[in-house]
Amino acid sequence: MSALSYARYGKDNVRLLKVHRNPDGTQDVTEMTVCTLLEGDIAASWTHADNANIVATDTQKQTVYVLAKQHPVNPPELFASILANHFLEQYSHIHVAQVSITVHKWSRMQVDGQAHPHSFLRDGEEKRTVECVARRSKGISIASGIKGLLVLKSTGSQFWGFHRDEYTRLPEVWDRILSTEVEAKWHWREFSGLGEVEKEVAGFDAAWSDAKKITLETFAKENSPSVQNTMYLMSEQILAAAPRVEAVDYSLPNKHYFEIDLSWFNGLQNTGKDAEVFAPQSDPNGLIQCTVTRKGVSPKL
Ligand SMILES: O=c1[nH]c(=O)c2[nH]c(=O)[nH]c2[nH]1
Repeated sequence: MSALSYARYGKDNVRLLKVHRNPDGTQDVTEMTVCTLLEGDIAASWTHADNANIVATDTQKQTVYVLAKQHPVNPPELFASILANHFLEQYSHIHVAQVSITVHKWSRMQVDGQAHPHSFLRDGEEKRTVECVARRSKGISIASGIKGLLVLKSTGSQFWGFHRDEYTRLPEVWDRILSTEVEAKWHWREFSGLGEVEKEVAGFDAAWSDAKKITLETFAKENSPSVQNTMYLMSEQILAAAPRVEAVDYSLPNKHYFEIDLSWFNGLQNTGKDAEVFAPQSDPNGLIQCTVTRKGVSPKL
C-alpha cells in the first residue's frame, strides 16, 4: 500500500511590474517574480482524481495580479504576507500558504545631472528576496534576503593555518583575490498575523539596506582570514542591527582566481608578489555556508 505523505502546489514565475504614479508627476516601478504554493485539504486531487478543492494555479496567478493592483507591493515582505494571508482567508481548506518573491532591480536614471522622473536602468543583478509562510492559527514566518550580489577584492584576503595531510596541495597564502556572489537570508521572529507585519514595514526596508551595507563594508574592510570568518562577522552585525531578526544565513561560493606561472616565458615573473595576470575559474568552486542565530533562539524556516 502507498500513501500520499506530502503535497503542495501553486504557480511559479509569476512576473509583474507595478507602476506607481506620484502626485508630483514622478513615477516609481517595481518588478518582481512571485511563487505561490498551497497546502491543506487537497489530497483527493492526487489520490482520487477529485479536483473540487483545487484552487487552480491559474487562479493563484490571477490573484497575484489582482492583489498587486489593490495593495502596495512594497516592501515585498508586506505584499508576500498580504498574498499568503489572502489564500488562508479566502479558502478555509487551505492551511498553509507559501509566497516567495524575487525583486528585480530598477534604479532611477540620472539624466543631465538630475534624477529622471520615469526612466530606470538595471545597474546590478542583485535581487531582494522574501520567503513568507502563513500557517492557519499559527502566524506568519518571513525570511528576507539578498542574492546575486557579485563582489571581488584584489587584495586584503588570506588563507593559511588550515589542516594539512597527504591529500593537501594548496599552499598557504597571505595575499589573494577574494570573490563571491553573496546569498544571505535573515529570518524574522514569527509574526502573529498581518497586522503585526504591517507594523514592521519600515524595519523590512531598514534591514535590507543595513544587510547590504554590512555585507559590502565588511567584505571591503576586513583583512579576511577565510570566507568562513568574514561571513560570521557579517551575520553578527546584521543581528545587532535588526533586533527582530533571529537568525542569519549566508551562502558564499568562493570564486577562485588562480595565479598563472609564466616563468616558462623568458623567466617572466607572475606569481606571489609579482602576480598580475590571473585565470578566473568557473568551476569547481568552494561553497561556504552558515547560520548564525541570536542566543537562545532556533530558526523557524
Ligand atoms: O576562505 C577559504 N575557506 C576555505 O575553506 C578554503 N578552502 C580552500 O581551498 N580555499 C579556501 N578559502
